[in-house]
Amino acid sequence: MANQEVIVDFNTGTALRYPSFWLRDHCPCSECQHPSTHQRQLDTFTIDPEIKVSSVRSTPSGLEVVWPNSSSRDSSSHENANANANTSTNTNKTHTSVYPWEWLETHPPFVQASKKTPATAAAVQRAWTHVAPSAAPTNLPRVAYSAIVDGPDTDGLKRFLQHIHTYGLCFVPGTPANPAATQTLVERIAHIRATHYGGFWDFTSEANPIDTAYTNDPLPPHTDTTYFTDPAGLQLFHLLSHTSLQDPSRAGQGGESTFVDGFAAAAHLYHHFPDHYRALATYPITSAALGSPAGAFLNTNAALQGYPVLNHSSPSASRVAAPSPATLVQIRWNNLDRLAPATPTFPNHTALKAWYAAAREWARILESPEFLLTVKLQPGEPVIFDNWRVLHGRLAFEGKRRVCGAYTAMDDFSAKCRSLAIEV
Ligand SMILES: C[N+](C)(C)CCCC[C@H](N)C(=O)O
Ligand SMILES: O=C(O)CCC(=O)C(=O)O
Repeated sequence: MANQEVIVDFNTGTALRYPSFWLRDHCPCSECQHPSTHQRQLDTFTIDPEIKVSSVRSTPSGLEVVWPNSSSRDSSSHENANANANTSTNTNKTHTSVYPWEWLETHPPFVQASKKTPATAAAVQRAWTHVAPSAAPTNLPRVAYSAIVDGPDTDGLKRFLQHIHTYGLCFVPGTPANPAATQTLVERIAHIRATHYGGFWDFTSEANPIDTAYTNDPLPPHTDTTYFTDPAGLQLFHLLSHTSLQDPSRAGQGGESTFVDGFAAAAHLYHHFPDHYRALATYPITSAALGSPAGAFLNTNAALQGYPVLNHSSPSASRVAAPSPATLVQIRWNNLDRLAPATPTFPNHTALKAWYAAAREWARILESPEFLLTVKLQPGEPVIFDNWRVLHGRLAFEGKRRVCGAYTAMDDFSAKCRSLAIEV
């Protein structure tokens, strides 16, 4: 013990430091932590800020710490504090905490990572780049509708979710080519995320569109809802029909879908143009649903300045490590929806020029044959993809083209994965 810290040597070459106050605040006993909800019952702010351990002992199950008496109160007694000012639990008895060794070693409070701290990068995700157009989507991940929806067990659903997490997209052959079956498929994962576009959508090109998606124009690779604090997590498209206007018995022309693994494209940018990667990871941009029915310029970003194109998880190590593909968790890119920000975002002309140079290279990479996957969707084979990772777009088309689909929230997808023991 040294200056209010407990130092534990794990005989692995690692000695980790635990401030006494931090240890007391994380006591796992059933008095300090609710036995079934595991929520903190201990009122952190009744712990003596200068608390010191009375004694520590190494035991087979973990580090045992004895605390001095009156070292804390539980939140319930804290709430009654006014009622009986002098009454509080633990006043006259010491408190003992036992911290399991595994927990201690995997929860270091300070940045020096213990050898057992889980990798900061998201679970391994396999990046895909160019796929021979002739082969797509046969060699892209697919799980049959019946295995997902009708399966007697969850094996098909688990494969479906695992593919979405690992590859960022999955095709679903054998889906009845109708909105109801498509909605059932989405709801096997999570409830549909409603937006200003509605809940489950079924759309074609139309006059007075509120978004270029409702035209027959080409759309460059982009992610959706970049103007939300929490962009849509998954997006599903099911092309129900595409016929010629002149002769409905003939197929319509064009309208191929495009997809890019944004994580693979970002890794390419990082390795070949590190300055561009840093610019897209640093400067926030703002965007809006410019024609939304909810009132033009719909932007609900919590951050006034918006968010960078490349967004990273912020493990404690990130204070020392620059953003890199290892901690990239979300891509926000829709150059059609980008706005001149109401709140200045660039410190100077140099930074603004650097951002545009980076965006130019990023847009070039996304459209390059190495990264752009072009697939003509078919009725009966919808595709679902991770809208935080996979960019999507569309080639121009002629004729009447009907697509249905929906969004889900990313947290709902992740929660479903975890409920099925899929590591995300
Ligand atoms: C709803 N549906 C997918 C058909 C159209 C959505 C348009 C999304 C628009 N590009 C944006 O990022 O807001
Ligand atoms: O029509 C399509 O295939 C894609 C439309 C699109 O990109 C979108 O809705 O964001």
